[in-house]
Amino acid sequence: MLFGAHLTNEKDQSQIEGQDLAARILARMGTALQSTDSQKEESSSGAMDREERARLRRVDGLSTELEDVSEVEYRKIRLEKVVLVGVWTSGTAEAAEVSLRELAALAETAGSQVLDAVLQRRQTPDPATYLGKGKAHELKEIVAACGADTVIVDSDLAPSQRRGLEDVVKVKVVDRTALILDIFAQHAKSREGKAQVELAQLEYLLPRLRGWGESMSRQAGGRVAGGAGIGSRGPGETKIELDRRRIRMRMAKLRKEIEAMAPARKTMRQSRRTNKVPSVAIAGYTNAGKSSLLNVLTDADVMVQDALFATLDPTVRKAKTLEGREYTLVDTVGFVRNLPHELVEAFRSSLEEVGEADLILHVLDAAHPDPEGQVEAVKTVLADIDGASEIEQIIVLNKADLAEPETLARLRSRYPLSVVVSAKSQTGITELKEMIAEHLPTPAKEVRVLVPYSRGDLLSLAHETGEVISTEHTAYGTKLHALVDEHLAEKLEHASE
Ligand SMILES: Nc1nc2c(ncn2[C@@H]2O[C@H](COP(=O)(O)OP(=O)(O)OP(=O)(O)O)[C@@H](O)[C@H]2O)c(=O)[nH]1
Ligand SMILES: [Mg+2]
Repeated sequence: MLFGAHLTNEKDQSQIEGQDLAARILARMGTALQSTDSQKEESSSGAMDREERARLRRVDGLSTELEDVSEVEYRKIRLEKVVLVGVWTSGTAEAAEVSLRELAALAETAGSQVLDAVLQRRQTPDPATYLGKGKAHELKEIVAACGADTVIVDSDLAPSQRRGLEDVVKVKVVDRTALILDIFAQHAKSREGKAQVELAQLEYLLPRLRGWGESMSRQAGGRVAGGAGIGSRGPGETKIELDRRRIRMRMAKLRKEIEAMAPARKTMRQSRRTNKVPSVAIAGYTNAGKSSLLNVLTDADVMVQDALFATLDPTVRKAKTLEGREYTLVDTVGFVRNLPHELVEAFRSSLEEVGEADLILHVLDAAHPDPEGQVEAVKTVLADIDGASEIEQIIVLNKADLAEPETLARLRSRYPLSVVVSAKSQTGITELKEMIAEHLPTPAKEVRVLVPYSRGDLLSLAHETGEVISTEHTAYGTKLHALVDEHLAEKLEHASE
């Protein structure tokens, strides 16, 4: 096997730790997936889905898949044999590695096979080739030796950097954003989700248009499009301009479509609001266990997968507090470090669900090696969504069955408004439910009424939508002391007259 050893340092070439590095990265230790890796065999649907996916996607010999988007080559990342590259500029060696392992998990989620991983210590990435010149040439050799056809870089690359590196290593170079976009493209199911992803992809593609064409013509030449590569067609300025215009038109169309879909969502939200049903949004890092928690809290059957970005469409479910008060629970798309801003933009309408919630359940994988880092990443995305940062957050420390007790203790003291749960073994769920009930907005109106026995419906409404302080059965009906919304208060008062 060619699982090489490559931890390179500009000044010090003598690090031999590399052997372990590649092995650890390939084992995906410490990725978002890592904590649940061991339960692969037993966990039913997630494991099966992943196998299924691998079986469908792994096609040997089909190394480069090209798709024509407005006659512009847009490359998908699935099916490839890849080498990962990271530049470690600051922080600890461990953090750099965790980041590269996450990249490995993302690459596998996209359906590619990770062959090797390289990490270089540098002050800043090289403006021309990302890695230093010498290292870029070493990378070329590694790529050739293990027969990889793609290099995935653990940062965002400027179009010129990507081209520069491609020119040296002679295979396709893809950055982290493109990889995440590809995963989203594979997972999008709803019409809205698909439109949102396509919009994000086009937005990413637009400034890179020329880059794709040029480097493809240089290194892939005849291989592309059965001998009539873009090089042989000669992409003149005119063609690129034409493509750009087409892409912009397509983007405008997509934006309109997404906008047209938004009102439906808005009305739904509106009706929830006028009915004063409080809403709770579940947010958190990808694979933290958001969908599992939704299932536990609502007896729903939302797809749970040990894969990154399993959920892309917001799912709304009804839930009830222990006292019977109703609220809605929204499952959302997972977050990741440096979520491409193109995606945040495109998914804004879905993310608004989070911004308009009364309460956020911020789910955290407490068994992850860097849970605090995940919290920060999630907060960064939330800061980008209107209104979201002002909403109260309960930090749900999930996967308690796997987490170290010390980690749980550390997280508990760091996040005062937190609760330890396991969606898997269903521990802590009652505490979580109590906490949710406590933090739901209280309906404003206090009523003391006598509800006739014939209006049992109003009484149950008070239980479902309000906060019942006391009830007492009398000869004439039920004496009710409660906090309810204005609408119900009016009805109750009317009925008790
Ligand atoms: N051991 C353990 N595993 C859990 C727990 N909660 C969730 N998982 C597992 O973690 C994996 C991810 O769970 P999901 O609920 O799909 O996570 P998610 O946050 O919705 O993920 P995305 O939608 O992909 O962002 C699955 O394999 C679950 O079975 C838990 O409390 N303990
Ligand atoms: Mg999910």
